[in-house]
Amino acid sequence: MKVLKFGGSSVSNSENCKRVQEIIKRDYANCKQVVVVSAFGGVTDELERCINLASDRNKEYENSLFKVKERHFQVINELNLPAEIEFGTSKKFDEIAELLQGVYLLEEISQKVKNSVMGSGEILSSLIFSAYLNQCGMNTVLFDSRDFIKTQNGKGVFLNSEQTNKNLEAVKNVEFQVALFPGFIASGQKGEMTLLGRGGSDYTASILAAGLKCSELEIWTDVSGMFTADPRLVSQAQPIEQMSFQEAMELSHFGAKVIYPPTLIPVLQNKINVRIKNTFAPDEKGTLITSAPKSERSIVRGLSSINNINLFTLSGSGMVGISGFASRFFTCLAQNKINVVLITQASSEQSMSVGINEGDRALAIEAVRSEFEMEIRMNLVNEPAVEQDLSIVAVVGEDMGYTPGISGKVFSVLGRNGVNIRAMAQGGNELNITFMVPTFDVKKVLNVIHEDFFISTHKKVNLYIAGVGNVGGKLLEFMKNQYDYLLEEKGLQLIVRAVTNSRKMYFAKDENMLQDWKQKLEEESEVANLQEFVKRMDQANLRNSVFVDITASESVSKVYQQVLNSTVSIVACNKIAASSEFDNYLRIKAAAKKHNVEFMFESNVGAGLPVISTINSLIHTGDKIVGIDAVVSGSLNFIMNEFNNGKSFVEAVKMAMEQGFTEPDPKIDLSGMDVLRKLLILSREAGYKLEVKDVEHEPMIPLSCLNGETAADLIRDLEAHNDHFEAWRTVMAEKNIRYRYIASFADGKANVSLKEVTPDHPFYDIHGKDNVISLKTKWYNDQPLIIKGAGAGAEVTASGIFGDIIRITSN
Ligand SMILES: NC(=O)C1=CN([C@@H]2O[C@H](COP(=O)(O)OP(=O)(O)OC[C@H]3O[C@@H](n4cnc5c(N)ncnc54)[C@H](OP(=O)(O)O)[C@@H]3O)[C@@H](O)[C@H]2O)C=CC1
Ligand SMILES: N[C@@H](CC=O)C(=O)O
Repeated sequence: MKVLKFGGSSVSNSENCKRVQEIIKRDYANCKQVVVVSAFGGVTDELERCINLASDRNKEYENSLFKVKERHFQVINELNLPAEIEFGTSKKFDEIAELLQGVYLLEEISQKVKNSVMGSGEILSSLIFSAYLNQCGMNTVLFDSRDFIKTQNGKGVFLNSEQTNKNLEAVKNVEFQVALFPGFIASGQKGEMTLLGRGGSDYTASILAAGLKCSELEIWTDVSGMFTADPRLVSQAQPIEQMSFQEAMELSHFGAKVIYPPTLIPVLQNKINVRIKNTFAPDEKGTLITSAPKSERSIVRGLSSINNINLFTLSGSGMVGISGFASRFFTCLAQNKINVVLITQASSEQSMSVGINEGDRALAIEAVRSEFEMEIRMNLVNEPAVEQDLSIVAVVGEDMGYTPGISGKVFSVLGRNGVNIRAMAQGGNELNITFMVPTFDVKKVLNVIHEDFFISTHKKVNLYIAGVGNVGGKLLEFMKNQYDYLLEEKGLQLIVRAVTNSRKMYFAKDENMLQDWKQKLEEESEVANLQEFVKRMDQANLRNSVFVDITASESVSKVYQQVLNSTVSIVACNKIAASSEFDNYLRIKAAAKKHNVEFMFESNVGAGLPVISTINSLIHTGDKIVGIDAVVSGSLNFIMNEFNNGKSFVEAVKMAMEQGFTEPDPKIDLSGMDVLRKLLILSREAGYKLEVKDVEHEPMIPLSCLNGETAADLIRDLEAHNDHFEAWRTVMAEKNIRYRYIASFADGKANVSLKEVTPDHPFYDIHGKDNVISLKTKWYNDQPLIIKGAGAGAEVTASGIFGDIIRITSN
């Protein structure tokens, strides 16, 4: 024999009653079933409203009751139930109306009347549903729970389990295939109706399962079991296949509202398995709650959270070493019926903090103030401090016990995502790790822990992109092409949340704009506003967020501090920040470190070549960079190669511009400024403190060519200086040399200038837009370490940026 309990949502209308009947039919021939039903969804609340209206002498209660009655009759009619059920139902509503009229006249509600009215929903639903099952040909007997389930009064209403179990013996003598019991209701010592409280119908089912020694209790609800986290907050949450009673109670206590923990006690004591099933998806496995659940692949069984929590702190130097403070504190809270959901005390004994519900805040302050009035007056104890807008998160799993590293992992992933933990506690049985965080962060917290502990199908990477020109456009194209591969192979889901250029910006509502960013930016955008962009990104507070700077804009580089303060990582190909004043470069790096996020700029030098990462890796492993010689301008190298091949200088410059090798402002390349910035970045990464003024710098072209405003001005001026460049051709031929624009650093001296190289020089043959970076180090002394390859162009640069994004988010 097994017990099936159907909640209000499962029997909220005739359609659902039919579903429930189908579920009962599945095992009808195989085993006897005890079915417990709640009132039709929402009816108990409506009945309670009617009582309150009546006691306020508000005639509206009649209307409300009429609507409840109509709902029941609609179900009776739709199910074509016999006239006697209509009659029984009508009679019950007359009784309720009579009770409510009494309340209306007396303006008073006795507990007895309240119970009788509120328990009527289950009496009605069980009457209707048992008739329906019989009509469907099922041998169904309707029992009145009040005849069996007995309560006794104490401080509240308690189950008299001895008497209840004795009464239930009688059920075994009755011939039935389905026994139907109304949930929630019971009777007291004098036979008066009593109610089993919150989660009452689950409790009825659990009491019956224990008393009738059933093999299993099935709780049918509107979700497919207990989930690894609330699916409304964590889209990747999955039903938990099996869990222990303790885990179920712990998760339910901390907000997973599938069951009400005390209702499990009778089944727990009798080792009866509980299965949570979904009435609306009956073939799904659901969750089995059992004493010895099989281990899941994750050591954590589930996560849950409760909002509207306050952190209430009592502190003061007068508390140290004096016994009795804690006892007075907790007694005072208990006497005022203030539920404490978390307790922490620092070992210095200077403070004690508890988590309480927001609704208890005022009462707690008043009660504790009055309890410690004298100590507060004598400055031994401070005024109670309360912090609002917090939530409690619980990480639950029996297997966490005695497994080192779990809390370390939880807290480090939160640290990486910039979440500040306000208080924490871990039960001695290590069944749960509980902590308080700002409510603003809860969704992020649940998601990052979920991603780290459960076999998540994927990790979401939230991208905010500034700059969608030559390189930015290519990056978005690459990401679109690699979307499926990264999702399937690396479990990374790239989500573009927002995009801006200097004119327009678009913030996705909830969609991923990777596919149609161009159209969105064209058709649905708003006027670009960088501050607003960063503000909205901060407000979205999404985990694994990355701000990608693919502009050449100084104003964008100026928002980095703000971005990092929002615990969002930065990937930049914009070189301005890393080559700005040394102190600013350090400040940005320090902010990233402080907020546990990344600032990555591999594409600043050599585009997609692994230059910065190589320097970092040498330094980390104990090497020292002693000298740098480099051709780090793809465009200048390309221009010189084209020039050597016979093109005029200006033609070569135009080609470099057309092919996207130059900066948005090509003067930055031709002046040597781009190379200077790169040398600063390389030497800084190599551990040297260098400023722009410390670099000897000769522009590649005459200064007079650099005075114009626009690219067209530059072209015009270069044409005017054609003779100057043609003279190079003559010198190169005569001396059998080539000109290369070289950045070098040695003995603390940095230089950027056009140099002559002979055919035996490693920089003589550098093809196309290639870069060569030659690093002389302690370990690479005789033969420098050489990194060589394409150093400009949208593709290689986009691949360098993409690489940084993947490195950050794969951590
Ligand atoms: N090209 C290459 O080979 C390499 C380039 N880089 C770096 O890549 C960056 C981009 O280069 P590239 O794509 O060629 O340049 P583009 O001119 O093609 O694109 C620049 C983008 O930045 C946008 N932008 C400019 N100012 C702002 C602002 N204040 N706020 C928001 N968006 C802004 C532009 O918008 P709008 O269109 O409205 O002006 C445009 O979308 C540069 O920093 C460059 O140094 C690095 C390595 C190699
Ligand atoms: N304009 C730059 C592009 C890469 O930084 C160059 O020419 O190298």
